[in-house]
Amino acid sequence: MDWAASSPLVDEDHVQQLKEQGWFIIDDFLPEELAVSLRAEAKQAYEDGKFSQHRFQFGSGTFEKPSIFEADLHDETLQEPLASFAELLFEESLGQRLNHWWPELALEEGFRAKTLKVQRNGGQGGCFPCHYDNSGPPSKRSITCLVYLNPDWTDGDGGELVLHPFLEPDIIIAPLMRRAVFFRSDLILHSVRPSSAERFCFTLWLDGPTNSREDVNLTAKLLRSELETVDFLKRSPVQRSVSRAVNSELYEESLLACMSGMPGCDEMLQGHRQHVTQQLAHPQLGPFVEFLRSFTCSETVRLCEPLTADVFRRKQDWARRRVDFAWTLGSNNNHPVRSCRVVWKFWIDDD
Ligand SMILES: O=C(O)CCC(=O)C(=O)O
Ligand SMILES: [Fe+2]
Repeated sequence: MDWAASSPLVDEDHVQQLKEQGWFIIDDFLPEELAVSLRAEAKQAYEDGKFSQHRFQFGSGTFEKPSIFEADLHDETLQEPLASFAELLFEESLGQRLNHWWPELALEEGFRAKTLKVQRNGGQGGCFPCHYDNSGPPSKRSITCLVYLNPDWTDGDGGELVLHPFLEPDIIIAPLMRRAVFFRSDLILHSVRPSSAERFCFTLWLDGPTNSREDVNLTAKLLRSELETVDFLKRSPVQRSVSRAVNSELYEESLLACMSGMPGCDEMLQGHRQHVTQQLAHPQLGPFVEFLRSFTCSETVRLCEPLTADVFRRKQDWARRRVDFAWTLGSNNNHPVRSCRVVWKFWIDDD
């Protein structure tokens, strides 16, 4: 297995993107042959009953996510049927490479500092609602690396990963064969659209020092310096404390798409709404959240074909220019101009 050969693909430019925007994509991350054999191995293991229904925690309850099945490679009984994936769990080159270009990441070594899950989406609308992979302590997840294994994906199959960088345009990413998406686990809110086709991927999470006090606590001082704080929150995991209230419609829509009619859905919706109502009613936090909401923009960048570096950069520049424009409108005289709330809806499929 030549996974190590993939790691050098992570270069200085990618890490620069990780620093500036919290995510990057590499389209030819795995050699073709390796991707084909990983997919076959995952499919076989699923057919042999090695995957379990995805479960997750909300409040004090545990719930099942419809159509999502996964295999966690920390389970030793899975390391033989999913041997090629197990190798990836014990491989250090990727974390070392990221550390090389960004030493402050200080990703930990050893298999205990990693999690690798293989995922099968059964294609009956399976999806993920908005979430951070690291939603706060005690999680130590620092970097998420998702790799997609779907040679036949076509537009209309759904199952796109959607990144929701804080107060910036959504990035819609097709789950294409050999495509790797890297992002900061504690910084990038994301969701997965309902898939109507069977879909395979695996995720590697790399642990590091996260959730320092500054990453977790929204202080009164931050609330006072409104405009600088908007800029700060885009780059800081402390955004998580207001993410639900700022993006409340997005959370609701994605929760309903994923869980409608399932056990736990009503409780989750209720829990979400209660949290948002409480924040909005808070004397300092409420107005600040409203202020942040005046910056949200609902345009999107769609990455559905394999990207050449050139096209990718143009799309990014485009998105950034739009956001700058929204900024000028939204922050006139240091006061949010609510009537100018910038809400564009259009797609840039074709260049
Ligand atoms: O299936 C995907 O594309 C992403 C899954 C995900 O977000 C997760 O497992 O945390
Ligand atoms: Fe996730």
